[in-house]
Amino acid sequence: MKDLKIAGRYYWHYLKPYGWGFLFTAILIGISTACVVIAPTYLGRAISELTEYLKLWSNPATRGGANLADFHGTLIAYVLFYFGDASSLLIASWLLAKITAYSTGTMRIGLFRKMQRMRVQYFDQHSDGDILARYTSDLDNIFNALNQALIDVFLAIAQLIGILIMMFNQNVTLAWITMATTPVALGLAAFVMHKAAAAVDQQQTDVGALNGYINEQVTGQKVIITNGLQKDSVAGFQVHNQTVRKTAERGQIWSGILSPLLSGLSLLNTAIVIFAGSWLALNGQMSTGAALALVVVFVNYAQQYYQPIITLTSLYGMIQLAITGARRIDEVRSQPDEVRPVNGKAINGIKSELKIDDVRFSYLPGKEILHGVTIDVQKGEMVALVGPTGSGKTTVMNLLNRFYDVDSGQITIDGVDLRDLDLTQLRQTVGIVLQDPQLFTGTIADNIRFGEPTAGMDRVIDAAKQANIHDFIISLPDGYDTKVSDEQNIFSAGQKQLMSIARTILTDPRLLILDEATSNVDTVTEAKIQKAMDNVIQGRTSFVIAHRLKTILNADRIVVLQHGRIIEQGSHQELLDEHGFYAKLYRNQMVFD
Ligand SMILES: Nc1ncnc2c1ncn2[C@@H]1O[C@H](COP(=O)(O)OP(=O)(O)OP(=O)(O)O)[C@@H](O)[C@H]1O
Repeated sequence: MKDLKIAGRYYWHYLKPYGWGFLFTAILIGISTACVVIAPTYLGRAISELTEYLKLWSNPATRGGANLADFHGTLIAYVLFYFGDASSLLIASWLLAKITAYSTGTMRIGLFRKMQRMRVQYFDQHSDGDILARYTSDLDNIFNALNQALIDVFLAIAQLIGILIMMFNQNVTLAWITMATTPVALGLAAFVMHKAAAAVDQQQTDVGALNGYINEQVTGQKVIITNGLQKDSVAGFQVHNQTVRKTAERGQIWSGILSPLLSGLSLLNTAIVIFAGSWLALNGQMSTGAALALVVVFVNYAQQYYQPIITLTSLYGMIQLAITGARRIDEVRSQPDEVRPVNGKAINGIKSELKIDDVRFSYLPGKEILHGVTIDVQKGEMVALVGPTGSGKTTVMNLLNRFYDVDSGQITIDGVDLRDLDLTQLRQTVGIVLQDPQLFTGTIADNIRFGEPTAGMDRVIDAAKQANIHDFIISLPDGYDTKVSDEQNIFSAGQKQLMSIARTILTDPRLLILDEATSNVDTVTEAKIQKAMDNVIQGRTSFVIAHRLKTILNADRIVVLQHGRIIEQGSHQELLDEHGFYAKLYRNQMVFD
């Protein structure tokens, strides 16, 4: 019920602008239904006019007065009714197809825009597969329901109203008798639909888990091959596949059971109508001929009466998926946006200092990650963050760029709290080179000028030179025009890292955060990255998250984090002299190098 409310709100939001279109569609469907319901009466009239004509024509005395004009007129009207039915249905389908295409297009762009405004936290807490499924299967389910089910729902409702009007018009007693089994049908439908809804929900969850497994196994294919785990991978897949098969089967059985049940009930209903109609005829409340004619008409209605209900219930699975889809997309829509200060203070680089002051932070309530971290950085200084894995280095970086906000304490630039600064300007001030650099579809040049799409080729080349990647780029047959795409990923981790450094150099940020990624590259590339990093750091205030200590020997300050606390701080030499954690870490690494 809650899902229905959420889905109702969602569809209202996106379908509201098409109110006129829906009204017009409803009118067209009303016309079509009226044509279908009225046309048979014209057929009856045509037959009686033909009989009348034959009667006059067969008698020579009256033959002169026999004419087929009325019969022809009725036949033409009969054909026109069917033409009216077909053409109004055609226009209604065309209208609905247009509304569906436009509204789902708006839903898609709405979802995409929302993703760009959301907090990083959402992306950290949801898998890529789950986020992607909202664009693909959830929106597809909505599209299918709007495209296929909507017109059938409209038609079924109109048909039901049409039949009710005709029945009460013909005979009120028999109309009530025909409707007598409705509560049983509705009760049955409610029960089966409740079971089907639970099964469809479970099916969606299990399909999600199967997709997650496939995603994980495809991404980790190399690890699986090198460990010879192909058989285990298939076995794991079979477990998921089996679960999906079972729940899909249950879902299909419950979804499919209703239609035959209601068809059976419709037969029972017909029998009741025949019995009651005959009783009325035998009890002499009306002439036998009229009563029998009425029974025939109502047998027809009784058979038609359940058709709209059967149609509506057979569309239930599709409608249920569209409700679940709307609920899942609405979940994204209702996520809080990134907090942007109103009238945020302008920022133009760092004039004197950046201060991290007694900062406490937790990703999840009650699980504090940083416990009172304080770091002062003067303009132009290079600070290196070192520490064991999970000590909080990346977390500090996340706070500097306002991916997250501190729980207590503050981070200031020239005395102004980050939360009071204009967010767009802050992001322009901070440049980040991530450990796992991301390239986008386009050319190499497009990727380097990603942060500033209008930058000219001279600036792109200059940035690439500073990042030590120019020679490699021009050695490629298409040089800077070489295409980069997901399917055609021809670059090594080191080359990607260098392109990402070039991208950062081009935007000329005043505060730089480098998440060092020299762990899986060869020594030549490592030296190149080191040189590129030195170039990019030059003249900028910078934070370097260092894994290899020899890359940060000339840092102005080295901050050692452990379990979210600063345990040592100073220059390389000062820390060596302290003979503490850093000195030990350094000696250990030197042995390996
Ligand atoms: N999005 C998140 N939600 C919840 N906890 C998180 C999240 N990101 C990181 N953590 C937790 O915060 C702690 C610090 O993680 P962080 O990534 O800052 O460490 P790190 O020092 O950068 O580690 P590494 O050297 O391995 O990159 C870890 O215990 C980690 O499990």
